[in-house]
Amino acid sequence: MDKSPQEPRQPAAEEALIRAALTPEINHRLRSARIVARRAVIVAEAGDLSDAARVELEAAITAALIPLAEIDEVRIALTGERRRRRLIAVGSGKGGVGKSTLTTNLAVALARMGRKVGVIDGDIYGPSQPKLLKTEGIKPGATPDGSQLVAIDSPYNVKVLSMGHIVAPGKALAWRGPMTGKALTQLVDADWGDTDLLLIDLPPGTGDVQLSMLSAHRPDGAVLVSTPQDLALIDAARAGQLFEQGEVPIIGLVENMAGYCCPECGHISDPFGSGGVEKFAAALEIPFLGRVPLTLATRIAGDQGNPPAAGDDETAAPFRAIAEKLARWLDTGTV
Ligand SMILES: Nc1ncnc2c1ncn2[C@@H]1O[C@H](COP(=O)(O)OP(=O)(O)OP(=O)(O)O)[C@@H](O)[C@H]1O
Repeated sequence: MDKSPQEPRQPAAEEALIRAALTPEINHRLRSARIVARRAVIVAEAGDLSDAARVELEAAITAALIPLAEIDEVRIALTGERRRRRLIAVGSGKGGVGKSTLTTNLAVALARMGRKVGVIDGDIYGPSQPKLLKTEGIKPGATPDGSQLVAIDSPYNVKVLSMGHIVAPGKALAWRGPMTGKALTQLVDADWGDTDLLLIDLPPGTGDVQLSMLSAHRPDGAVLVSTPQDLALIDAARAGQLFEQGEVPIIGLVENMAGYCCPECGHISDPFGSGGVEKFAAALEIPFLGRVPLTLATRIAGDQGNPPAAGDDETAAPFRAIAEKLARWLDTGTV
């Protein structure tokens, strides 16, 4: 290739020359491009990229520009702080109201909408995400320097990490508060790749794990789940207070297990009452995010690690609708 000295170029012409050699994806990131004394000086936006992706981007720019006759050397500055990953907590006061099921299905629905999502199973004592996201028995790897766990890829385009992937079942039961806090930090600070949204499936209640999570990794917002029973609602209100004290905005309240549709006769009954959560949300001035009916299909799908939100039948629809509200909140700050 001829590398003989060239006539001085105008900045616009230099930029055009550089842009012509780069792919559209890289051009999209370019903030400035100059050639100074046969050296290309590139500024590119990389705030959303993982460390590995930043290295790849630099290599791709260099490989594209070095063959140009006008360029002997390439200098690249990548701008943008690594964008902070957004954390959304999914909580309930009472156990067994479907918090884990909701977390899994919101994550799957958001991934299908193009978001890069991960799930942290914060239920250190009773992890359920390995089963729900079909990753049971998989052990997470570690980064080459051994300092971080590497999140596991589930079959649903959602990354996941749970204590259930790390310790033998039942082992964490003997752990005390500080150990659970450390364990959760290990999960949050893992290598999540290009994931930019993490949903944390919190254990029920207002105990150590919730408190340590709020103080160490203040979530950007919280989704509360309740069944329509009064008792569950009272506990949901307590969980809401915990978030408010921790200055975590409550995104809204979801009603789960409302309206059981009998698969035999189609009759709809309301084993836990109906509409209670929506009224309750209105009274507390918390947005109501939607209602997920109690269906046998949802329960069976959960047990088999086939999240309903990965499909397109009527059991997927409520999760998709709630995920759309959550996505709107993430983008605009309002549902
Ligand atoms: N809408 C629903 N329809 C049918 N079954 C459901 C529904 N939501 C949750 N379940 C079932 O109820 C059980 C409890 O759900 P899940 O584990 O999601 O609740 P949780 O609030 O996370 O519980 P825990 O307090 O143990 O963390 C599971 O067997 C799940 O499959």
